[in-house]
Amino acid sequence: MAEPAVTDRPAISFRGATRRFGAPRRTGRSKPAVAAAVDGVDLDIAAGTITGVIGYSGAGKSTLVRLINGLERPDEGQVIVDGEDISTAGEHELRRVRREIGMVFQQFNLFSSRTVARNVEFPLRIAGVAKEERAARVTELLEFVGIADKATQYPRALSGGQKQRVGIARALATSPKILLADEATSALDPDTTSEILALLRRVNRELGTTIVVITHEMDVIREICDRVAVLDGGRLIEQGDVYDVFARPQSAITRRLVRGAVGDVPSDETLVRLRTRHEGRFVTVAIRETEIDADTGANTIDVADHFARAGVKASIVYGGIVELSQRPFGAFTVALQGSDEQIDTAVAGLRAVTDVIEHEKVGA
Ligand SMILES: Nc1ncnc2c1ncn2[C@@H]1O[C@H](COP(=O)(O)OP(=O)(O)OP(=O)(O)O)[C@@H](O)[C@H]1O
Repeated sequence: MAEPAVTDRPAISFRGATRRFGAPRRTGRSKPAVAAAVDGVDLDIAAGTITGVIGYSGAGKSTLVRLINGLERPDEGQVIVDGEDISTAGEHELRRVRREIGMVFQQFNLFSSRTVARNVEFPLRIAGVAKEERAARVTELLEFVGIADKATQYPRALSGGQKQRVGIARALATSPKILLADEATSALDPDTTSEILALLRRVNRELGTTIVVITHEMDVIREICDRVAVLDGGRLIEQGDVYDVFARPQSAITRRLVRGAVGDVPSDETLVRLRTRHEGRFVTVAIRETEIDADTGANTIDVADHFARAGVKASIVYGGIVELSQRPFGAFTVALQGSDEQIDTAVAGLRAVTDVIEHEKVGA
């Protein structure tokens, strides 16, 4: 399949983009007091990346997507897609931009009365591609997404994951530069979700497609995204590399989302329960790839060694480590037994290399 060109120019740029509902558009009058669904968003989405847009329900994610494909236009600011300013583009230019955008939906949106092959062929017909070429392209696409054997089946005979593979094949039919996946895995079970996310990553890696993933699940961001943008109340409250945002969330909302995805720091209720079963001082140690580790190639912190050298007995009571952007990420909580001085020494040593949360002292 042809690879769309990867350039330095952002595939998508939001410049102070605002969309209000019920507001008159660009009248030049003073702004009406209507809450904005998307509010002054500045965001660059680099070509060839997978960017996740995350936020709770009503945060403005769908409106953001609709601004990208021109179904909505900004009331203020600009949205530039593939070099075209959506805020001022005419119908002809909008059609050109939309040809460069594929969409994947939560509910798949397949034609139930058409076979898998016909579903995938549909955008090629609309684009006026000749019959033989269409047939060859459909075969190629179905093989790429791993359902070549389902070509003559109808959607009702497929599982959710297979339906989404058809949805992805259809979205890729005309080789768009950009793929928008709006809650594409929200209707799927965890295993199927992982398979579909792996397929999206392959689309990005092998075809060079810029992918924007809209989700309310931080797990989705963790599994495939390079970059993440956090929306709340229409505002972009945080953006950056996935690892950095997970490791140093700046806002309470992002911290909540991260905690949901990693589950590494015990809640207050969990701590109370843990204390009924374990004695000593509780600390939670963050496991991150530190700069020192990156230099040496080692990517873990020798936590056990810090406790052993200080003569502290450490029992792991809670936590989890996952891989994030191919780097270790997580935290674990230990119940520490030893003198206050020994424990303080061990904690100070660890603090020099990573983040440590000291939960309030008990039993010491
Ligand atoms: N066509 C519309 N008319 C009026 N208000 C709208 C319209 N579309 C969205 N809104 C409002 O804009 C805000 C953002 O909605 P949006 O659907 O973009 O959020 P979301 O993050 O996609 O939410 P969800 O995850 O529930 O789909 C909400 O308060 C919503 O009610």
